[in-house]
Amino acid sequence: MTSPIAIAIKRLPHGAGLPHPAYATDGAAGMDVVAAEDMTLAPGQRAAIATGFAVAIPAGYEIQVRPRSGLALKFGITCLNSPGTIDSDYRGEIKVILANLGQEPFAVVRGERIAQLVPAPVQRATLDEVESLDDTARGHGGFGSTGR
Ligand SMILES: O=c1ccn([C@H]2C[C@H](O)[C@@H](COP(=O)(O)OP(=O)(O)OP(=O)(O)O)O2)c(=O)[nH]1
Repeated sequence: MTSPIAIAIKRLPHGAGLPHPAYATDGAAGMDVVAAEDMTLAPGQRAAIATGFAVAIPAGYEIQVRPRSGLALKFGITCLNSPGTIDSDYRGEIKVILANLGQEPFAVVRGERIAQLVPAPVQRATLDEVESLDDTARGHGGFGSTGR
């Protein structure tokens, strides 16, 4: 495991008193993040859930917002845009876009863990336009071309 990067965090007024995102175990890849508001999601409903904080990620890094597997399996709750991308130049409140893919209403409760945040290095690219691309065995095959 590489040494942790330092990310500045600013608590917003409606997030006062809530715990910062934190690793649940020594080996956890993601910091669990808690909701800063109550909201009930009907089946099929989606919403951007407040977290009550903002961050300044060092240049060259992002934070990925990922679902929690327990909520996904037990209740059908996922991050609709998974993995959500937090850009290093974003200074607004982090929000978690939850969707209820389950059959029952799901109550998001302030202070409960709703997702996890995974910091990651960013690899940028340049696009260099060419007349033709190099040949490969796959060619244009895709979308199930190798079988089910
Ligand atoms: O799950 C998410 C995804 C994004 N964001 C914030 C941080 C991110 O830096 C910003 C923009 O996200 P993204 O680039 O995914 O959104 P967009 O639809 O392309 O909007 P924009 O035009 O604002 O970039 O929104 C969140 O708080 N939670």
